[in-house]
Amino acid sequence: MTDTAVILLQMGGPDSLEAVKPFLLNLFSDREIIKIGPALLQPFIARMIVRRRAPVVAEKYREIGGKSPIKELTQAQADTLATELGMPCFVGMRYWHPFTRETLLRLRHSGIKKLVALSLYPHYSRATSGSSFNDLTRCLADLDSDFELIRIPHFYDHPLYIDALTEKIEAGLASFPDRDTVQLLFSAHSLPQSFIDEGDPYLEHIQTTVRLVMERFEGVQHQLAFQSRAGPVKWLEPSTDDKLKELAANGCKNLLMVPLSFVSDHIETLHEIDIEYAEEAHKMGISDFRRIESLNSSPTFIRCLAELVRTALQQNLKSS
Ligand SMILES: C=CC1=C(C)c2cc3[nH]c(cc4nc(cc5[nH]c(cc1n2)c(C)c5CCC(=O)O)C(CCC(=O)O)=C4C)c(C)c3C=C
Ligand SMILES: [Fe+2]
Ligand SMILES: [Fe+2]
Repeated sequence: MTDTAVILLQMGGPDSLEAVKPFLLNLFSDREIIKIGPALLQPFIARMIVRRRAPVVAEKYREIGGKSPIKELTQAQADTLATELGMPCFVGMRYWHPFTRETLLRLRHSGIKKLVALSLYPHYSRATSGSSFNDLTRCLADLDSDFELIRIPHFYDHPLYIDALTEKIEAGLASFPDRDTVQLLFSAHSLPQSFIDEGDPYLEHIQTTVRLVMERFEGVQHQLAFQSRAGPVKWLEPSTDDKLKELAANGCKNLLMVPLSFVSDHIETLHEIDIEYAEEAHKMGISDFRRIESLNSSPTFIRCLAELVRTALQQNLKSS
């Protein structure tokens, strides 16, 4: 029995329509992802925001099957990775079950001594990976756990991650009748500009991924834009909405969307891109609008995760 295990950190998503409200409340109560007013007032303001937002968001989850698929897809990634590594792999979510705390409780008397925490956000941000790692550290302290912790905070430039994206883009391009006419639109999750101004590396990580991928697609036209704003501050620009308008105005007919920042399907691929942007794009004259498949349990992507874990463990051995 190995004394080492992996915990995959992810955002989590509602696993039923009833879960939408408490999931959103957990998210809007986290001052690492969003600061609303003074700390003492945040729980009240969060409740007000969620009361308004929940019905709209619940309708979107209803249209994609009544829940987020993120729990099942992340569990499948963990199971496939466990087989690849020959080591137990667990899932720890930030805003919905299985919460990181619940997973750590399960591991308490398991004989596991070393825990590799791998954030499934490829690009580091304080709002996402930062919040997940801080949550993990707090839970370990609360539960008085003494695991040796090894962190893997990002993998935006890992050659196998770039390979995995390249494979999906190749397949996407090959699905068009004439691939030479296709434009790529990389769509990353947006982030308030203030994070970047305060030194968050997220934007630089995203730009590096795009550059490394495009080294494999010389001559293919591409753009980068940012989707899924969630509040009235200044977010990263250009927005995916605006970029679609600009592309349509310039005569683009065939478009392949390449969502970044997520490694599995969830509301922002299945609803925002596949339903909302697809409808807008068609109305604007982009007649062939497609999206690459999400990485989910792509064999190359799982090999990437396995390599990240092996390398982190080797480095840990060397430094101890
Ligand atoms: C409130 C501010 C938000 C910031 C900042 C933010 C950044 C951010 N989020 C992801 C990845 C995901 N976000 C998801 C859902 C989601 N995100 C926010 C808010 C912020 N995200 C909300 C309110 C929601 C819920 C849906 C909605 O109300 O629109 C998810 C999906 C979960 C699921 O359905 O499975 C992911 C994944 C990244 C990568 C990121 C910044 C780098
Ligand atoms: Fe988000
Ligand atoms: Fe979002």
